[in-house]
Amino acid sequence: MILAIEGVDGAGKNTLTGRLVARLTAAGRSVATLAYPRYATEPLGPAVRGLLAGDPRLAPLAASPRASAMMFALDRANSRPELDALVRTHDLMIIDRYVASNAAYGAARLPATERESFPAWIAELELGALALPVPDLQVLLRIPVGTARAGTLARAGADRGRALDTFESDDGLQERCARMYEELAARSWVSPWLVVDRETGVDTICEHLATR
Ligand SMILES: Cc1cn([C@H]2C[C@H](O)[C@@H](COP(=O)(O)O)O2)c(=O)[nH]c1=O
Repeated sequence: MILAIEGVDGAGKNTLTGRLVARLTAAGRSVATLAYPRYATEPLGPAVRGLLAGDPRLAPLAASPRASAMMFALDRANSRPELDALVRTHDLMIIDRYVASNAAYGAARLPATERESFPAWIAELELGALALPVPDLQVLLRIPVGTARAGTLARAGADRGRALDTFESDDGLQERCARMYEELAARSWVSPWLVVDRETGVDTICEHLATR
């Protein structure tokens, strides 16, 4: 089973994933994790990092929401052998950001007229043409954008003063992205969604998994 954790930058997806893994492992389930983008994996990880960091050589790519989304999608497509093997050998595969990140952020970067049709384009590209597996459950970690912003700043500070990337530093993008996530969850985009908060997220997810 594939469970994808989604949310705006600084929402706390990494912390939620860690707690979830600890709880489920203690309950005897075999759990694997992956996180996208895979910054450390050639050939696309470093390019995605450069794109987000504002590398001038990648500016024409970064300026296009569709070209940027294609980079994230190809990074995932390249991970297929690893992803498939982990899914095959574990009860549960938890993925920190998956295809819905591309749908939400890409749509949030586009003019309003192109926003509505963008998630369908991502689904066709990633789940259709690139044949990535459909997640069984998508979890939206909902948090006020202001609180998420504090999380992003704290994380950047802890990482020896790393500058915020171009997506993290764009408050308008984060607001639009939060709205896109709400829409995707409300219409069960590509599979069922569960909306959780930081405090009760682990309990809510475990209760949900127990009913499946
Ligand atoms: C995985 C992924 C991330 N993103 C964005 C969300 C984040 O702002 C940024 C980096 O993700 P991260 O902060 O989780 O490392 O990339 C996409 O736009 N599409 C994707 O498919």
